[in-house]
Order: sequence, then structure tokens, then C-alpha cells
Amino acid sequence: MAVLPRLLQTRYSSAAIPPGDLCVSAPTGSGKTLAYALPIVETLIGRMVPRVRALIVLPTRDLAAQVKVTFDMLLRGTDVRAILITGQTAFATEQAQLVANEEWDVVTEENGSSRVDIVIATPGRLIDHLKGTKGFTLRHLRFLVIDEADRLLNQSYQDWLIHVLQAAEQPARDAPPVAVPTDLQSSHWARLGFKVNDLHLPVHSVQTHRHALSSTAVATSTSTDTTQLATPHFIHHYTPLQKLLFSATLTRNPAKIASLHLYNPTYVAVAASQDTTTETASATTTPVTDEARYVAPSTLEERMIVCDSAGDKPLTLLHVLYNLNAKGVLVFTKSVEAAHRLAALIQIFDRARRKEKEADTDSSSSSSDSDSDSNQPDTTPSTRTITSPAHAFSSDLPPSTRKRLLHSFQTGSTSALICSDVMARGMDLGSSVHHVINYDIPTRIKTYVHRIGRTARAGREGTAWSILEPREVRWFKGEIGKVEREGRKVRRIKVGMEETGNLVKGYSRALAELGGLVKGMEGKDRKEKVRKEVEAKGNSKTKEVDIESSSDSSSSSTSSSDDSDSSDSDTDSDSSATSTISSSSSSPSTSNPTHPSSTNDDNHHRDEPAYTATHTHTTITTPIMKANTTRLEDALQRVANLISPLQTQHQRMGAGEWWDEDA
Ligand SMILES: Nc1ncnc2c1ncn2[C@@H]1O[C@H](COP(=O)(O)OP(=O)(O)OP(=O)(O)O)[C@@H](O)[C@H]1O
Repeated sequence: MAVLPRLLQTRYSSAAIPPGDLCVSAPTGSGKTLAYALPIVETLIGRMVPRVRALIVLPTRDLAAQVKVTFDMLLRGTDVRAILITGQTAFATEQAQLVANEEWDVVTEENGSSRVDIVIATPGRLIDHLKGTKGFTLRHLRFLVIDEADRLLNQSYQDWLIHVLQAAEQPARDAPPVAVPTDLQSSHWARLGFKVNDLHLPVHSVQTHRHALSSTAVATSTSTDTTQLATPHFIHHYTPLQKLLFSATLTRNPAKIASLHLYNPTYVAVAASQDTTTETASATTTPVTDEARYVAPSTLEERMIVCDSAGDKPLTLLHVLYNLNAKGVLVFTKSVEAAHRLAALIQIFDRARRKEKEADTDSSSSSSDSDSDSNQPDTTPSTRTITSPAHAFSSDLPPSTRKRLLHSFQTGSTSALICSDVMARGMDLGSSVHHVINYDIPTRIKTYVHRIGRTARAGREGTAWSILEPREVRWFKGEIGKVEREGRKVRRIKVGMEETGNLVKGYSRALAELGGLVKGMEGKDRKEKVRKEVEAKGNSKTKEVDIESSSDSSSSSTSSSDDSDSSDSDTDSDSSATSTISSSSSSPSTSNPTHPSSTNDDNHHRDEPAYTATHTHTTITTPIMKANTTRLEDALQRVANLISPLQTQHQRMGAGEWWDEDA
């Protein structure tokens, strides 16, 4: 990673000129985590006293946990300590791990009493500790890393930043003064175009770098060698705070990063092949018009399938999963609810398919041996099944369930995860993701870039599919043109009745089961029961652990101690909008379908689907498909109505709690 040498270099740089801040935009899977983790660990090894010297802020708990694993690996065998504070552990436990239980005196009161060196946190829980944990201070911070910065700096969710900057900008009382030629600094800042104040410091960096003039400080020396100062005129030069911003889609808009008060920042943009890196000095002062560079991994193949109608999407997806035998698949939907419903459909379909296969086997084994076909190995695509059904993966699941699902996926026990956008950013599932499928296309190209970046990571190959409705094609083609892909093209794959016909029988059976399931629930405690039944049906035939229904004491304790961080688990772009597969009951759209963003309230519903229109089925290929689709949609809509508790969590959330990419 191109920024690694630069960060390691700043470790040895002169104290007189603090290292500038860095804004790094590099493709998904290019190793941004190690790019900041390695220099941080290198810098902190050999420290005398534990202090919180590095803070890494991430938008979701899953991501924070992932980064903690990386740090733990790098810190093995050292006495440098990292802690994860995301609210998955009781607050008091986190406090005990964060600060030492010492007798407080003036020094420890002001400088804290840290047990750790590196804090990896989600914003809400971090603020809780800043407000409520005595001895927890950011005065000694050397590195502030904001990973997935464009998301975290979202305008509607920036309160955390104000608190963090305030906490970090208080000078540490125990920091030794360092002799610094202030006139050197003065000319240095002037050269860089900064306005210099009475302290010979750039105005906006005074707080950022926590400089303060000592009582006798009047600097006179012009020497660049601070050790040769004959008369030590000191200014206190506390540990410089370096801010590091990372994302695959980092904004270049100065207005959006202004709140960070970046000091002498450099914008580093890394190309897909990593042999091209462009740097722009003073990212906050250079007028930059383009928002960001979006780069697809060089090892990614992108494909699109245009369905005749929205109603064809489930069969098209099943075609990719079963006929093309895709494994290691992340399927992205537009909401939590859509993910759970689609997973339920696939689970029931899979079960029906297995039954069908068993029945076929029984009948063929009882038939005459003279039937030559029965002796043939079963190689037809129609009878292949994925090794286990798909599972939903969303912020609606408790953290421990998500963890187990990830493990199940990474070990190959689960072939497909049907995800909300909680999975879209930053998640690194190693070599286990071979395909990413945009079942619902995202309404922003930035989300597309993050989704497809779950595969083809670290030089591995991968395929991204987008399943489109006809009216989405124009917008999609326009948007994907904004992604740099080094001359590669997005391939259009044709999928029609000829390809999906073999799935219709099992699909019908799944519909029948789903319909029966709903009927059987009528008159009872519908909501809870239907949800559990749908999940149980989907899971009962799998050989793996019963992931969905497992109890999770840690997560339940979390929820009570974690109110402030509830938004972290909902950094989904999920909304309560109806899904495509239940579109028959959705209300007509008044939007222009070629401009998905025009339907969005950008301030509050980042991924509010742009396509909430009624999906007419006049273009469905065959009558049987039409009938099946209508029945499916009716049945799923009824299930959707009954499992509405999934939505309540989101309905409770205020508008300001929604993540909002690029508002
Ligand atoms: N030098 C390297 N050689 C091989 N693999 C590497 C190297 N550096 C990082 N990796 C691996 O590449 C994968 C992706 O790294 P990482 O998660 O940091 O990507 P990222 O750039 O942060 O992507 P995203 O934008 O999706 O968050 C990880 O599995 C990591 O272990």
C-alpha cells in the first residue's frame, strides 16, 4: 500500500514539523487496514507508559471487531494493548479494561490511567466512555484513524467527532516541553499557505497539534537543528495528533472534511493496480470539484442480467445460485426486511427442491433398471443444490449470531448470505466470497463500489452480478460508467425462460409451502410465530448449527447496556420500504425511474429504495411464471406483514440516527 512508507516515515520526522494528516482513497480489498495498523504498532512498540495513543473509529461493530483481530495479530508478543469498545461487552467491564483502578490524584486525573494503547471503537460507545469513564482521556492521542471516513463523517451523524476532537485537543499535562525553532515553523507554515498566528503556528492547527507557549517562550533561533539551540526557548510541543482518513470512496470535497480541522493534509488516491498513486497536497485548501474516485478491483469481473420484469428476479437469482452453482455468494438486498424475506424464500425453495430430488430418486430406484437414464450420474443443473440454504445477514441479528454466520460462511457450511448493506462496507471475508449479487441494485454508485468490493480482494478473482429491472438499466449504465475499471467492461448475461424453466417446479412447491405456512398461522399469535416458523423451516433441514434460533446471552445484555450504540448496529442502509418481491402491494411511484436518487430523501433515508413503484407483470415471459410470481408475492407480502417486528427497531429510530451517505 502506497501510504505505508509515508506513515512509517512520519515516525522519525522532526518534532518541529509535525506530520501532516492523510486522506487515503484506495480500492476495496487493497489492504487499508494494515496500511494504518502497521505504522501505529511500529510507533507504539517501545513506549514507556500505556496511554491511549491511537484511536480507530469505525461505523459498525462487525468492522471494529475485524480491525481488532488485525491489531491483535500485529501486537502478539508485545506489551502494547488494544481494546475493542463497541458495546458488545457490559459498560463496567469495558471500563475495567480501559482504565486502571488507581487512587486518583491530580496527575492521573488529568492524564488518565490507561491500561491500553490502542482503542478501536464505534462512535456511540466511544462517546459514552468519554463522558462516563473516569481516567479515560484522549490527551495523548498520536493517531486518530477514521476508517470508512466518508460514512462516519456523514453530516447527520457527526456529533461524535466534536466530542473526540475536544477530548483529543486538550494538552497532556505530563508532556515534556520540546525546544522548537518557532520562526522555522512560521516560515514553514507560510510556505504551505497557512495563516500564521502570534505563536508562529498555523491558525487552525493550534488545537489540532496541541501546541502551547510556555511562560518564557520567545523563540529567536533560525537553526533547523533543534538540539543546537544555545538558549532553550521552549514551546510545549506535545505529541502531534495525526488524523488519518481511509475509505474506498473518500470524498474530495473540502466542505465535507472541514469539521476535522485537518492539518497540512494530503489526499492520496490509489489506483486499482496499485502502481499508480496520485497525491494532492493540502486537500482542504485545494478546490477540488470531483467528489471521489471510484475504482473497481482489477481482478473483478462484473456482469449484469436484465430481467423482463421485477417479478422475474427471484427466479433469476435462483438460476445463478443453482444452475450456475455459485458458491461463496453474498446477495445484497435493499433492506433488512428484504434480506430476511428473500432468505426465507430460498430456504423454503431449497427444502422443496431437496424433497423433489428425494422423490425423484425414490421413484427412479423403484422403476425398471432398463430405464437407462436412471443409471446416469445426475449431472443436470436442475438437480444440483447448494450445500446448505442461504441465511439472512443483517443488523437485525444479534452480534453473536452474525459472528457465527460469518464463520459458517467462511468455512463453507453456508453457501450464500442474503445481506442488507450492513455487509457492504469493509467486511473482509477473505477468500470465501466468490460472487457478489446485487439482487436489488443500490441507489448510489458508492454503495455499489463497496458491495462489489466484498469479492476480488487482495488480488483474488471474483464476480459481481447485478440483477436489473428494465427501468433500472439506463440509470445503472450511467452510474457504473463512473467506476474506473481499466478498460474492462460489464458483461451482459442473457437469462430467459430457457435457463430458468427447470426451476419453476421447485419454485411452485416453495410457494405452496410458504402459502400453507401463512395460512396455518392465522388466528394465532401471528407475528412472532410466523417469523420463527419461517426461520425454522429454512433451517431444520440443514446440517449446521441452528444459528438463527440460538440464544445469545451476550447480545441480550448488550442491548440493555448499549442504547447509545444501537445506531452502530443499524448502519445498514436498511429502510422499512417494501421489497421488490413484495412489490405487488407497494404504492405507485411518482419518481422518474431513470433517476433513482430523485426518490430519496437524502438527509434521512440513505438507501431508501428508488424503486418503490408498483411492479406490473405485463411483460412476464410465460403464464406459469406470472402465476407463480403473483402467488409468491402475495404469500411473501403476507409474511412480510406478519413479521413486521423486524421493522420496529428502525421505525423507532429518529431521522438523525440514519446513516446518510453523501447527504
Ligand atoms: N500485503 C498484503 N499481501 C496480501 N494480502 C494482504 C496484504 N495486505 C492486506 N492483505 C489482505 O487483504 C485483505 C483486504 O484488506 P483490508 O480489509 O485491509 O482491505 P481494505 O482496503 O480495507 O478494503 P475495504 O475498502 O473493503 O475496507 C485482507 O484479508 C488482508 O489480510
